[in-house]
Formats: sequence, C-alpha cells, structure tokens
Amino acid sequence: MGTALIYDEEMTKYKLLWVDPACKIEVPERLSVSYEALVRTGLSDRCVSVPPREASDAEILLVHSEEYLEGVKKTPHMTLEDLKEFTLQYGDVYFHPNIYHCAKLAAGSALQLVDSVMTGKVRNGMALVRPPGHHSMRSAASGFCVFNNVAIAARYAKQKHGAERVLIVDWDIHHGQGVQYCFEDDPSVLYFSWHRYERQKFWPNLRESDYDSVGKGSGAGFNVNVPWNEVGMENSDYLSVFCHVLLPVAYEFCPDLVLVCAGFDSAIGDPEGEMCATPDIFAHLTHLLMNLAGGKLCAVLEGGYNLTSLAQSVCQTVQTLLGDPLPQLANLRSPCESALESLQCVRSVQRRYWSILKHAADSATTDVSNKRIKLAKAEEEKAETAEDERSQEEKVWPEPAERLRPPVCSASVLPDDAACPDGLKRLVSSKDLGPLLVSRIRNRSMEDAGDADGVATFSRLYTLIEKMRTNEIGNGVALVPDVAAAVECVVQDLGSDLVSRVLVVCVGKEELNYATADGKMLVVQISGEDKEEQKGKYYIPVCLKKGCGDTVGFIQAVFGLLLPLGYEYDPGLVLLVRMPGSGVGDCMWQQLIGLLKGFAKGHTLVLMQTNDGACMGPTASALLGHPAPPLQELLTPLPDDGGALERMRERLQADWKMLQTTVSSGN
Ligand SMILES: CC(O)(O)NCCCCN
Ligand SMILES: [Zn+2]
Repeated sequence: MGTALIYDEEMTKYKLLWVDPACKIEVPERLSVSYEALVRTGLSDRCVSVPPREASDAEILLVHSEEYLEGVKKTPHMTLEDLKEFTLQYGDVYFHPNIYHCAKLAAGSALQLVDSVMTGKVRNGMALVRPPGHHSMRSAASGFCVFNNVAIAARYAKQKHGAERVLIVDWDIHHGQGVQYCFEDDPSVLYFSWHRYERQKFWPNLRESDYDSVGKGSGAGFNVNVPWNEVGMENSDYLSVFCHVLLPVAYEFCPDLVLVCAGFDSAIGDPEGEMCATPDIFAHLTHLLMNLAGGKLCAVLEGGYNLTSLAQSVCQTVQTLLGDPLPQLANLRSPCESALESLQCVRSVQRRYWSILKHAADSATTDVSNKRIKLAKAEEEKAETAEDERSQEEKVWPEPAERLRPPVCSASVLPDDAACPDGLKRLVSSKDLGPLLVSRIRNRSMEDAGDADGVATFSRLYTLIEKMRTNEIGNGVALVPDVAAAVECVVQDLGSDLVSRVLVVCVGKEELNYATADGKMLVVQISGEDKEEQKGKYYIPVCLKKGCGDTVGFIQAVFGLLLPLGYEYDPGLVLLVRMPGSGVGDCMWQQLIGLLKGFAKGHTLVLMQTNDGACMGPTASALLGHPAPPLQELLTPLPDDGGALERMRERLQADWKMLQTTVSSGN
C-alpha cells in the first residue's frame, strides 16, 4: 500500500498584511518550498496524490464553538482595519480575507488523510497544510492556528471510522495547548508533546505545559508533556525521549491510528526552536511510529520556519513513510543534563498510569529537586550570556545523506528443499570462499556436518552479507541447520571482516561463546534464562523471568535497552538470531524486525534454524517492510518481572549513555 500526499497551492494564498514581529515568520513560502523539495527529489511522484477538501461546519464544530466559527466566517468580508481588530482578541496569530478558506482546506486535508488511511486506500500519508492547527482552541485562534486540524481529525476518526484509541504525537517545538485542552479528560486520545519551555519562559508560557499536566479525571495519564528547559537539544535527546517515554507508553496504549502534529521548528536552524537536531532525525522519529496501529500514520504539517531545514525535514519524513532505508545517525552523544531532568520528571509522574513505566525512578527525591535548582540557575546564566551570540550565529548542518533503495529489498538463503517466501529473492550463487575460509568453516564447527552444503550455505551467507554491504540487497533471512554455529561463523569469519560493527540480537537461550571484548560486535541476548553476569561491555544478557513470550517485558527490553544501545553503538550490520524454542510470539518478532530496520540502513540478516521455518512467513513480511500487527497483549499487561530491567539499565548506563533516564546524582 502507498503513501498519500495532500497539498494544494491555494493554501499558500494568504499572508500577513501588516507589521507584527511575532507573525512575520509564518510565510506562504513555507508550504511551497516544502512541496517543491518533494517534487525535486522525486518523492512526490512516488506518493498517491490526494486532493484536499474544505472541512464542513459540522466537522469544524467537532472541536470549535459555534460563536467562534461564526466569527471566523465573517473575516473574508472584513476590511483591513476590521481584520486587525478581529485579530487583536487572539495571541500571536493573524487573519486575512482568504485565511478562512485555507483553514477549511487545512482541516479538510487532515480529514482526507484520515479517510485514505482508515479505509486502507493507502498505508500512511502526509498533509502539507497552512494555517497550522495545534494551538487553536475551542473558541480562540492562537499561534498562527485557526482550526485545530489534528484535533478535528482525531474526533473525526473516532466518529466516522470507529477508531477507539487515537495517539497524537506532537513533535513541533511548541506546546499544542489546543490539543491538550481538547482531550485532557479523554482516555481514548493520548496526546504526547515535547516543547521548548524554559521553565515557562517560552511561548505560550503556560503552567499547564509542564510535565505534571497528565490529563484530568478519566483522562489522567493520557496527556504526556515533555518540557525542554534549554535550547540546543540534539538527536540523542529526542531519541531518548522516544525510547524511554513515548514508545513504551504508545505500545501499551495500542492505538488504532497515529496522528502526528508534524512541526519541524524542532529542527536545527529554526528561529523559534533554536534546537540542534538534524533533519534526518525525522526519518527515525517517523520510522519508530510506523509499526504502531498496523502502520496507519497520518502526518499533518504544523510549524517550521527555517525554509532549508523545513524542506529537508519534510523530505526525510515522506521518504520514511515510503519505506526507504533510514539514514545512519552518526555520533550520537549522551542526552544532556537538562533533557535527563525532564525525562526523569516525566517518567516519574507518568509511571502511576502506565505499567510499562512502573519501575521508573522517582523524581521526588531531594537530589533531583536540588539538581533542578542548580540546573535552573545554570540555565539562567547560560540564557543571559548566550542570548546575543545565538542571534548572530547562523546554524549550519550537513545535507542529509542519500537514502538509496537497494535493487533487491530482501533475499533468502535456504536449504534446497525449503520453499522461498513470496517477494524474497533466493540466493543461489555461492561465492567461492577460497580454501582458507573453507577450512576455517570446516574445522570451526562444521566437522560434524562437513558436508558440501554446509559450506555452500556459508558461502551464500557470505554473498548475502557482501551484497548488503554494497547495498545491492537490503536485508535477508537464512535458514541454517545449526543456528549457533552459523552465528559463530558469521561474526567470527564473515561479519567481522566485512563490516566494522555488528549488532547481534539473540532471542532465546542458546549458549553463545565468542569474544566480544574488542567492540567489533555488540551482543544483546534476550532470553528467559538467568545468565551469569554479563561478560563485559559488549555482551548484554537480558533475562525475562517469564520468558520471551512475555510481551510487556520484551517491549521494555526493546525500548529501554536494545534500541538505545543500538543507536549508541551505530552498527554497520544487524544480525538477528532466533534461537530454537525462544518462545517469542510472531507479532513481537515482526515488531522487532520492523524496529531494527532503524539501524545499519536497514541491513538486517535474520538467522533461523531450519526446523524453525514456521515463522518464515511473518519474518519475510517484516523484512519486506509490511507493518507488524499490533501487540494486543499489551492492553492487559500481566504483572511484569519487577524492576529487573530497570536495575540492569541503571547498571549499564555507566558504559552506555543512551540508557540514562535520570540526572547524574551527586555532582
Ligand atoms: C504552529 C506553531 O507551533 O509553529 N506555531 C508557533 C507560534 C509561535 C508564536 N510565538
Ligand atoms: Zn511550532
């Protein structure tokens, strides 16, 4: 299924007609440069073009009051003076004779997107709209917004398409207070927003934008605010919040639809956000949401005022929606202290509502409050001194790297009698490994099966890895007689001289014994077995007391440990090993394959044992990029295995910075 793109140049046909410093950044070119970039890169041709439509009164009244709508309806006929007068009643927004028309098109575009996705016409999509929406409230315009496009879309999805749970992810750098007010007592809509806050000093300066606004009444827990109390947040800060807050909660919420308030003022170079995250981060943020709700994701443009980073960020987002390989996020650093403080505060306040966060550290402890005071003072000083130099310096960042789709998406290495799943290319050519490697393979562990096809299998494996390295093949799956031997061979003989860092993810309890001390390989083994202490920094045994069938535990391990480790390690190849009898469910397995695509430009090699061929179908589906089915089990989480994973994370964070979720105590 395809990706919808909704755009109409009519929505560029309004602009600021008077002097207002707060509004001058919201210009028509925001939309045209975004669309032109999609055209120039060929991305728009690969999308399903869906026309916008005007939202009807009834649809607008799903969120807004009649008196507000009646007021806005009068603006097309107003004189310039009346427009200024009408505008004065609201904050940081402007009206124009054509803005009502464009506001109906913007809201209607979001509804067209919801229809296209909910009816299965497309898998996902993006609506390029203006005016934006997430600040507008029931009876007020605000922050360049007239109608709350995404809030209307959420109510519409529930009413018309019977969606029961809708997740709204707002990665715009401003708090969408309009969305928060709309759903704060509604447990069927989970609103997540991060935003520049600077302890209430940043617009819209609301006390209720802080992390302790968790929703009201039956909506408690369904509003998640992550305030950024400093500017300059980077990719690692954003990814930490996704891994340690949003994704665990989103998976437990198990939405039927994901709506994104896709504002790109959170990218580097933006005058409003003043953050340092690069445009390619949106490729990953989009990817990390694409296995929720069976892939039903609607991204609706909000803010974004640096025309260069806006256009790049839009392209990164659409290219991921189209299923292209992800860019490698280079040199992630550890989240900064201020981000860790926000992370800790959010997790501690949300843990009483989300069992998946149950063991999050408390932040009521004195050392955190002391830390907050110290940080606040430090931020004060930094803000004062930085003010002047920040305004002068123009941010520069590298153009995002090309993301080339390999000629072959997925390949397979199978025994001759095994059937090749649809869509996979069977690898038959076996590279001549030369006598040295053959002898190494033979004596390493093939002595018992010293048969010819053992070597043939390995030579095909070698070919597969070689072709992933040259990007001729995206990913692959191999059925081998002895998966433990195969892993050993790949990482010792094949993998290591082909790629610099191999992330080995083992699911199941088999004993793995090879050296990992040099960092060429990071092994994360998720099993039900209590392993002896890990062997050094690069071998991390994760024990799920209830085994790999425990979906809650598995998801906690994936988001709390595996993904942060993977981002920090930044492998050139991912080796995903399914040990026989692992007990992992097919849905979880597909989710895992889908999520691991975020690493190594999607170069994942799945190794399974021949007698485990039963899950070849789900494996092939996930490798080909089909969205994984939702994990329904998370809806009724069983009591998890205690804080074992949290304790393990705390222990490991000394070596792995991306595992941190709390401020460094003491210093
Ligand atoms: C859509 C938006 O969140 O980018 N609007 C920002 C308004 C800022 C007013 N100072
Ligand atoms: Zn914004």
